[in-house]
Amino acid sequence: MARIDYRVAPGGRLRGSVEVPGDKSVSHRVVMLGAIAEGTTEAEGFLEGEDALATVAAFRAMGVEIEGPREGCIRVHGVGLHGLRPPEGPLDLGNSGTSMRLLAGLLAAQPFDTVLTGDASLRRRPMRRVTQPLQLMGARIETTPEGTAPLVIRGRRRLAGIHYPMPVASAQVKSALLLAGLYAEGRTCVVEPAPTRDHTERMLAAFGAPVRFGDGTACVEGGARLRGRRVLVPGDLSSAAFLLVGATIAPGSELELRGVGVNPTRTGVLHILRAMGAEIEVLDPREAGGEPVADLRVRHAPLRGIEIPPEWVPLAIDEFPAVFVAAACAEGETVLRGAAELRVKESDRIAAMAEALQGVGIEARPLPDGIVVRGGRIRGGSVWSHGDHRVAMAMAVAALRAEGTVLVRDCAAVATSFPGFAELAARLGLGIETVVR
Ligand SMILES: O=C(O)C1=C[C@@H](OP(=O)(O)O)[C@@H](O)[C@H](O)C1
Ligand SMILES: C=C(OP(=O)(O)O)C(=O)O
Repeated sequence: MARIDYRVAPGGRLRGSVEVPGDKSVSHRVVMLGAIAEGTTEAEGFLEGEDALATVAAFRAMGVEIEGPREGCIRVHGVGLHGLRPPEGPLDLGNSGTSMRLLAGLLAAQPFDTVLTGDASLRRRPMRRVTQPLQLMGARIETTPEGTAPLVIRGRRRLAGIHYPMPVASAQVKSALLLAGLYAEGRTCVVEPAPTRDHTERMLAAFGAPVRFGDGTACVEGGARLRGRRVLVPGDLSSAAFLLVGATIAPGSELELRGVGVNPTRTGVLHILRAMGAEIEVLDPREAGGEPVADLRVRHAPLRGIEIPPEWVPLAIDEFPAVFVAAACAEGETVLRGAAELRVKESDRIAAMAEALQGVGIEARPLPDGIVVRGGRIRGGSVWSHGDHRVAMAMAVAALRAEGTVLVRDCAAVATSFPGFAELAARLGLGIETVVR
């Protein structure tokens, strides 16, 4: 992979009206459910980022015909619950935790073995959270002694439904078990310690599966058939978050982001930013493909530090790098606790963001399960993203309030979730330049 840095000039403002790329979580699920459905699934607004493309490649390797994606359109020719074919080699899922964890569930009951692997970051991430409950259902999955990938999934197993109270609030674990549950005898129920994104449940229902959810427990019956359909993928609120924060912190900014997903299991970032003083309007709320969507209007506003309520943490889990930048521009201290999950994402996002913020002159004190950020002057400087797309984009928008140039090193992974980020942000007014090393 080419090494890419961002060199971002200090100051500026964000103005304009744009769409952000398609939702990554929904895009993965379009391919997965489309592949095991009967008939064709057609989606618009599909994310052409590396993570979703890794899922596409995995299903192609298992014999599924997939046309596109081209300009956001993708057509998946479903093979039915039992139509996947053994891949010829390991499935390489790159940087994508969602691909690996959901596929572990989906592949646990296939009549063939599979090996799931990924890049160095993905091979460091904990996988027992899915392999252990899947084993309770009857699956056989081997991890490394550390509980990491490569995963060796032994097929030809009969699975039985379980009732599983999840120890961590994870949509990936929940989704893996529901997908395995499609193949299991009886009912599979997953109890959430706190609400997490419910895209799998919504899409299963739209595809005709007998699923029940919405009261803290998600259940699916085994053996149901899925029917392919048309899906409109909303814009990704997790990508929009960088622009929302950028416009909020930079005086003179005013942005409209059209067609962004505002599923209530994802909108923690809106609650947090508004509680800090941000001016974000949710306009023309509507539904697209079973998901709530709206246009977001945001303008510059002064921010104050807050204690982030713990119940908002799973609803904003991917947005914290951006939220920490907002905190760096706020009056006073912002305190986050109850977010130890951030330590096991593409990077340790608590350590990586604390280091990056300190690198530009901000006081940021990591806690075992969170961080304390004191708002202050952003000096500028050279920081390392740790190869994490969200750390890279967060630090790029921080330059809007910096006194000197911000160099963000190692930004190639931005292509996993937000292809074209630098070009779009530049068009809106960020002084960002991509440097290929
Ligand atoms: O289900 C999903 O699509 C996702 C769930 C979240 O992970 P966890 O389930 O590990 O919280 C999130 O961080 C990830 O980006 C996408
Ligand atoms: C955590 C993320 O993704 P994944 O778990 O799919 O790698 C993310 O996109 O922030």
